[in-house]
Amino acid sequence: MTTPNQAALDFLLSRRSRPIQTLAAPAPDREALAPILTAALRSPDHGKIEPWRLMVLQDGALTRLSKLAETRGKALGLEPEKTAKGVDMFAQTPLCVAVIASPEPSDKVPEIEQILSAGAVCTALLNAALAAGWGAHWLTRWVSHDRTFVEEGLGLAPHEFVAGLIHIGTETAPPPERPRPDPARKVAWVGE
Ligand SMILES: Cc1cc2nc3c(=O)[nH]c(=O)nc-3n(C[C@H](O)[C@H](O)[C@H](O)COP(=O)(O)O)c2cc1C
Repeated sequence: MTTPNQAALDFLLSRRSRPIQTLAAPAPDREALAPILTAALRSPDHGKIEPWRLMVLQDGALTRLSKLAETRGKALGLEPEKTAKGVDMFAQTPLCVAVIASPEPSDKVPEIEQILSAGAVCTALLNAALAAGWGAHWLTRWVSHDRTFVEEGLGLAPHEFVAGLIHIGTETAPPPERPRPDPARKVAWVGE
C-alpha cells in the first residue's frame, strides 16, 4: 500500500457543489485556472483517445451565449421561466468551462466508454475547482441539448455534445448539506 493521502480522502468525503446562484466574481484567472484544467484533463481515458475538449467561456462569450439562449428559448416556444434558466446560466456566471464530448470512431474503445470519460473530466474539473477553494457547479439545462444552440453558439460538430457546463467563481453563501446515498443500500458485497 502507498502512503495514504488523508487530506484528499477527507476532501472527497465532504465535497459538495456550490449552486450557480451563490457564485460571484472574481472567477479564477488564467493562472489560477491552469492547474484546475490540467487536473481535469488527467482523467481516465481508455486508449488515450482524448475524446473530449474544453472551452473556457468568459466576458463577451457569456453575453453572446445568454443572448442566443434568449433567442432560442423564444424560437422553441419555451416557458419564460425555462428560457430564463438558459439565459441566466450565462448572464449570471463568473466563468463557465464547457466540457465537450467528442467521441471518435474506434474498433477498440466503444463510444459509451468515451462518453463516460467525458463525464470523468467533468467530475475532475468540478473537484479540482472545489479543492482549489472556488465554488463550482455542473449544469447542463436545456441549452446543452438544443442542437442549434450548441452548434451555432459553441461551434460543436454534429457528433459532439455538451457533457457539462462547469460554472466556477467565488462562493458567497455556503450551501445546505444535500442528502447523500446510504452505502448499505447502494453497495453489494459479492464474495462468490
Ligand atoms: C450530467 C449532469 C448534468 C446536470 N445538470 C444539472 C442541471 O441542469 N440543473 C441542476 O440543477 N443540476 C444539474 N446537475 C446536478 C448538479 O450538478 C449536482 O449533481 C448537484 O447539485 C449536487 O452536486 P454535489 O454532489 O457536487 O454537491 C447535473 C448533474 C450531472 C451529473
